Amino acid sequence: MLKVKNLSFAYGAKPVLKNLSFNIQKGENISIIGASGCGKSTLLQSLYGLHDVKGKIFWKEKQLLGPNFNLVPGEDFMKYLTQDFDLMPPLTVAENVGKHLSNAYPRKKQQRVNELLALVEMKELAKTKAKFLSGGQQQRVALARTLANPPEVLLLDEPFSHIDHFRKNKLRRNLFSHLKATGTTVMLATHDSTDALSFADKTIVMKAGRIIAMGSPTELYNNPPNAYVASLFGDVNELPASLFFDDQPVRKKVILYPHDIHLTASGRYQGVVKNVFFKGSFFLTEVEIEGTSVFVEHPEGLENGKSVRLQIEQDLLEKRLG
Ligand SMILES: Nc1ncnc2c1ncn2[C@@H]1O[C@H](COP(=O)(O)OP(=O)(O)OP(=O)(O)O)[C@@H](O)[C@H]1O
Repeated sequence: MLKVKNLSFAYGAKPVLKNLSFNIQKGENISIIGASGCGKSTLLQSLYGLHDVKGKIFWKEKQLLGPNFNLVPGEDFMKYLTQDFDLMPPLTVAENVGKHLSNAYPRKKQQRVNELLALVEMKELAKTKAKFLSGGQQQRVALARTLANPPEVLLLDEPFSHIDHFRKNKLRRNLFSHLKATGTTVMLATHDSTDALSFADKTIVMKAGRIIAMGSPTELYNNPPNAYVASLFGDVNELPASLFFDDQPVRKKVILYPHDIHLTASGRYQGVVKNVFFKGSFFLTEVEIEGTSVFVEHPEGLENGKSVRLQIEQDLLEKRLG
């Protein structure tokens, strides 16, 4: 188990991690989400031992210590994939991936390199020098190299940030099922809600150096504690409760996703279409009700200025009342 207790860290006088505590079970996939600058990368770096932190970090029974205690940061059982890929430009893709593998059994080494290149779909470029690769290709090679000697704990900082959408979806399905099958504990800092929703066992939500929520993706998505958390998963409405409840003040809010709201002829709330954005499988439709913009998913593109009626389930309104 990875245990983090009262972890704090400051860059000089600037506090960046503020008293974080959490436990992670072996083999869990944890995503860390939060606005840019909230401290996700600094948390991964601290776990890897790159900072001298306040507080304690344990993996199983072993306390993990920072650079004041370890001349060479990092632990054998842990790998950290940073946002710089750190490949050797004159070496080929295969040489980069196999760089830290033993040369004692060349055939075994070759086999392992092939396996990893297949996982990240880079077999065709095995003999290409790293200096000729695109950003996304470099990122896939760096990912494969990180897995060459399988770590017990894998820290990934935005591992798919340079990879196109089509390839990214397949790559993360392959990668995360490989990591589950090998029982690897994963902590992944990400801005991509799919990493958190579809692949994480738990999600840690950070804001300004603190953990403000932690839970399963379904818990957090269905019961977001506030609009900040909900907004990390996609578009969200934070609406004055007074729009829906006679006895609630304006300062109270209701959090609703656009798909929670339906445009139907018998809807309870009257509004006017202000803007329509095509999203592929639906139209994100901005409707104004009593001077407030509400974003709604609708299957058809409506004209601006059209009068519409909105329907929202009463139970949901009560559940999402902040
Ligand atoms: N080497 C550094 N020296 C001083 N301040 C730093 C350093 N690295 C990061 N910071 C600051 O620490 C804070 C947290 O940065 P960090 O990179 O951990 O955030 P993040 O959540 O990973 O951001 P992003 O999502 O943009 O990658 C930011 O305010 C950043 O400006």
